[in-house]
Amino acid sequence: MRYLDSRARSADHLRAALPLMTRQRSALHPVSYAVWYEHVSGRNPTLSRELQALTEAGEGLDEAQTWSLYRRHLGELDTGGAQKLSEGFSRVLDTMAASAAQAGDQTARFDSSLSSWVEQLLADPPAQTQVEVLRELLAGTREIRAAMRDLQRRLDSSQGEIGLLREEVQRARSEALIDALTGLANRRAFEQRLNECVVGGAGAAAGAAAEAPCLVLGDIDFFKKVNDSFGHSFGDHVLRAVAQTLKGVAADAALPARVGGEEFALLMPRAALPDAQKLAEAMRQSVAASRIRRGDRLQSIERVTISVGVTQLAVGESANDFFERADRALYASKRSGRNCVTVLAARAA
Ligand SMILES: Nc1nc2c(ncn2[C@@H]2O[C@H](COP(=O)(O)OP(=O)(O)OP(=O)(O)O)[C@@H](O)[C@H]2O)c(=O)[nH]1
Repeated sequence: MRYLDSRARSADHLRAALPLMTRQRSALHPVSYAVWYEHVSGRNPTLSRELQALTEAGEGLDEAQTWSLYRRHLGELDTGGAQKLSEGFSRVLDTMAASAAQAGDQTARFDSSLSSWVEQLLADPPAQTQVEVLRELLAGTREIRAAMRDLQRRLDSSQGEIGLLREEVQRARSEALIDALTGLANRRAFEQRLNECVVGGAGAAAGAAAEAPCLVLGDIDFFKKVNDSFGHSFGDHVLRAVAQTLKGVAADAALPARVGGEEFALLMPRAALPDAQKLAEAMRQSVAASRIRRGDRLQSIERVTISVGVTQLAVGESANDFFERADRALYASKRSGRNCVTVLAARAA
């Protein structure tokens, strides 16, 4: 087990890591946490040196760099381990919140006891011989009460800080399933959903009219040319625009996901193959009809098109075989000249 830090120390690392991650615009997910945690813990100087070199130019640490650091320096910690680390952070936050709340309650109780003692003394003056002692006691009490108010203020602000950290961890959890560039489900979320669909649809009847999970895969045509001609950031803009189009086409019928660089999927949990083909055709046409503008220029670029493959889950088939057939259908569309849809039924595969 690699992470044996005490809760107090983990909390310190967490406090140090999150603001750095936010400043470097790092995606908040378990792998990214693991890299930054390792860095702030100071136990991996080689990783820290590389990370500092990468972020020196102020460009932030992108996803590919994060994964590369993770693979090369933390390879033995699998994503399950990283997930546990992120869950551990959550537990640390819970403990910190509970301790701060308890300390706050105790402080408030002691403060109110002091107040009532002072009031009693003032209401019922003691014998002359004790007056000097009591004056000193009262002066000391005032100091203690001021210190307690200060402590209470600091506890309140720690509670606020803990609340913010907790929100960040929550956000990290949901971002682990969302593609940062397009806002669609990412490959991980897609694979989870695909496996659920395959398990749920395992007993589905075969045949074109029967309903079973269907998969539509689309890949932007000649995307390298878009990047080469107009730059990588315009390429990103195109990916976001295609993702928006897919969201509109999918509506409630399918889960839209980004499953690769310029590869997208629409996963239909239950559909007849001809209906999936219709959705695929709608997706192809919508992308081909869209016009993507460059910055403030009014002219649109060459139109963007996608090649599409469609298939339906066969009885007893694995998620892997299902996905691979959709991929074969997609590449048949590429071979047929692109900007078209190919349907590959399980029987014909
Ligand atoms: N801008 C941008 N480009 C990306 C991203 N991910 C992958 N790419 C680029 O996508 C391009 C894919 O190129 P290829 O696989 O050669 O395919 P293609 O040019 O689309 O050609 P066909 O698929 O055969 O039609 C490569 O240039 C990658 O660098 C990304 O997140 N942003």
